[in-house]
Amino acid sequence: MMTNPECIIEIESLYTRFGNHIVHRDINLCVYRGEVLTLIGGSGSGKTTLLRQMLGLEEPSQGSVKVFGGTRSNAATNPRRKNIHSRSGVLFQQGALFSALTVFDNIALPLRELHTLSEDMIRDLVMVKLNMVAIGPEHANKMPAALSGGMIKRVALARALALDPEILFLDEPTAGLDPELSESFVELVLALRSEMDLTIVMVTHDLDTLVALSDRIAVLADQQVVVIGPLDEVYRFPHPFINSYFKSIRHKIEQQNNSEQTWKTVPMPS
Ligand SMILES: Nc1ncnc2c1ncn2[C@@H]1O[C@H](COP(=O)(O)OP(=O)(O)OP(=O)(O)O)[C@@H](O)[C@H]1O
Repeated sequence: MMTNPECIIEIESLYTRFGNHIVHRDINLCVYRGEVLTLIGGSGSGKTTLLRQMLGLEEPSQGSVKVFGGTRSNAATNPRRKNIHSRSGVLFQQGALFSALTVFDNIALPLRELHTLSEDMIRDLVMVKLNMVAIGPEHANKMPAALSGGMIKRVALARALALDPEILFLDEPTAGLDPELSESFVELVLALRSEMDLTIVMVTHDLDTLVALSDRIAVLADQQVVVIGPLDEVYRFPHPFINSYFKSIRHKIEQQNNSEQTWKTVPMPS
């Protein structure tokens, strides 16, 4: 008998207001353990804000965000919050790496913050993570400025995975990468996902990335999640944003199961 999948993140009756501006109105959402859930929506629809709320970096105006069954909202003094923090990794679109630190020190940072590991152990763990993201040890002492865009993303991913998180948050993971680099980054995420049993929550504007990675897609529009489900269901849902978003690739979605089609990124409708 199938058991109900576990909600590793559970959002209930969530409202977000900035002054008179309502961004989210009664959002209810469950992120299942082991899935890749992608948030899409027009500019200003509240994707990043929702991601930051799941990370505990912002509080909703009303409602709750439960991660691993507990709320993040109990301030930095709460050891439970610290525990949640160390069980999540995040790859931010901007400022992926500390520019004044070497590749090695960037990845070592979250490990050193634990204050429980010896430098020998940290060195071994950093090297394992570099290997996981296919960066050779010869790059460990380089500064971020000496790396290509693709390598920066990989090192940032290694840092996000430093503590072996259960949940990985990806904010525009392939933004700024050319299609080839983007594709190899997506392949890397897919490989690591099964290797590490990750649950992934992602925000992306890139259709290639969306199609390649997502198990389910949640569409934010009209301050709500208007639909959530697999691509096949979501792209058919009658909503102006969805019609416009998937318009240029609708025929490709229909061929998807039988082809190795290369997807093209289309501009986001506003
Ligand atoms: N700290 C804040 N103070 C006031 N308004 C904010 C704040 N943070 C976000 N907003 C507003 O909330 C709305 C949602 O912003 P958010 O960045 O979450 O949207 P988004 O869907 O991620 O947009 P984009 O795709 O353009 O990145 C926007 O109108 C934004 O201006």
